[in-house]
Amino acid sequence: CPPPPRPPCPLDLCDMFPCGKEEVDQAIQSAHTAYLKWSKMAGMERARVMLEAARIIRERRDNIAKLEVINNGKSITEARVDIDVSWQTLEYYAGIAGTLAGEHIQLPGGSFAYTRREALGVCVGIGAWNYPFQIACWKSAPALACGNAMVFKPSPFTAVTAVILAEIYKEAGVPDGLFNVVQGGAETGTLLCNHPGVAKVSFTGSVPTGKKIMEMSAKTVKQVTLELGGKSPLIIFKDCELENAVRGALMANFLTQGEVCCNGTRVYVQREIMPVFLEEVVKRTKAIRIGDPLLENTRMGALITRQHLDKVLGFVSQAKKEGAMVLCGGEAFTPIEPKLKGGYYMSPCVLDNCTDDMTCVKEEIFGPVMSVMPFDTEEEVLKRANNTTFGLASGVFTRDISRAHRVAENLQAGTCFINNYNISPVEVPFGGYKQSGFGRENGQVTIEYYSQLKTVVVEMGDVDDYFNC
Ligand SMILES: NC(=O)c1ccc[n+]([C@@H]2O[C@H](COP(=O)([O-])OP(=O)(O)OC[C@H]3O[C@@H](n4cnc5c(N)ncnc54)[C@H](O)[C@@H]3O)[C@@H](O)[C@H]2O)c1
Ligand SMILES: C[N+](C)(C)CCCC=O
Repeated sequence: CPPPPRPPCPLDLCDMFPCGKEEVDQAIQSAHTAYLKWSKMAGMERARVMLEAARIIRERRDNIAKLEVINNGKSITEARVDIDVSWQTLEYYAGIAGTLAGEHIQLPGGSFAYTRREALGVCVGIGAWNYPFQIACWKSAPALACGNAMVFKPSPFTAVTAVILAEIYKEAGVPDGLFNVVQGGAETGTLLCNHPGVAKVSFTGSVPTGKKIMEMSAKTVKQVTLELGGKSPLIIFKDCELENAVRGALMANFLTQGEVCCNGTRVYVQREIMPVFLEEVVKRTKAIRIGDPLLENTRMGALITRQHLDKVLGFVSQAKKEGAMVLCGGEAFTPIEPKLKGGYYMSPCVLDNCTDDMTCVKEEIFGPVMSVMPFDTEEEVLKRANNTTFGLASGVFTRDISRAHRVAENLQAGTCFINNYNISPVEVPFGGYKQSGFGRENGQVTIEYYSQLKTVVVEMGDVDDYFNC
């Protein structure tokens, strides 16, 4: 039922109504019909359609990026990167679609077996609000390449751009219903995860919701991919190239207003370089241009909601109470432009004097707050870095090549960045260890998470007369 009418708000993009059982059933039914057709097409035929969708996204890049800014609040320069990554994802998996193949296994007497890589059926994608269009592409591109259909539910905070993607897929020639978008929050998500017609759920979001998704999916043994939260360590050794380490620390903390799952928010700096590191990092953080995210020179836009802004500011207050020192930022920010008043802006924050037991060091803040801590030895910092239930990403800055690879090997995380941070091209698998989830997105390996292997055994001789000897 549509909610009762309310006065229009100038900031609203549109009204979306949550889908109930009837709409969810329809979406899954029509996706199933489309899947029956799509999965029988040759990989090369699917690739052609996906390449056309990639072409359309590329052509409309600036418009989609602008919509994503209004959708999410991130800066236009970042949104353009997200859209570029999105069409690249479609191109990459289109390339793989035509190469999907099984194995031939020779058996005695001329018999043989072969394997077929087959689609799963209707897959559900459930997205978070920080990378709305990109998440929809990271999930749908490998799903469609393998011959599946997808019903995608974006976060209700960023409902718009997944619909644009659905329109583009349709325009590119996918069968009707192959990529359906359903709107809504937890209730709609629950209907999707409990639905017996769904073969797989790929989820991006918080750890608590991920656990619920897994529980619901268990009832009908659906396959699950979980891309969850993090509290990743970034380790900066005294032999690093300092300029790069400082830039890396900013990349690790302040993209998309700090609302990034893999952010390296626990910054461990070797004691000898702490003063010079802090001086540089604070200087650069203070210089970040906050404001209208549609302007070319803005580097930090608005957080997702008032409630989330208050939560992030609450983490800063708590950090101060627990003994951390605010070196810069951590306050609500009001841009000068009158039209931006009431926006959910805050100044990016660097916290010093942090210890491993503080709330700001243990919990995912999902905002522009960097916690900095000193360390002395490699052994010590590895132990501290791994002392978390999360395991999404990690980073190390050093000029010592042996140390870099040794640290990468010993960090318990799905990704380790050496001498950079938050670089994730589509060719490279992305996903978590520990409670940051399982399964992977991007890279060739993701094909395994959107397909199943059938073995066909072929007898070329006679069947043994085993029971009549
Ligand atoms: N690992 C990754 O790739 C990745 C990427 C982006 C965000 N994240 C994580 O996402 C979190 C922030 O996103 P969020 O606030 O949207 O997360 P969230 O868990 O609140 O919501 C994520 C999605 O799940 C839906 N949902 C909520 N309850 C549900 C339920 N009971 N059943 C089914 N669906 C339900 C929401 O409507 C939304 O679409 C952070 O923890 C962040 O680290 C992870
Ligand atoms: C593209 N990044 C920056 C690696 C973010 C991936 C998605 C996590 O929130």
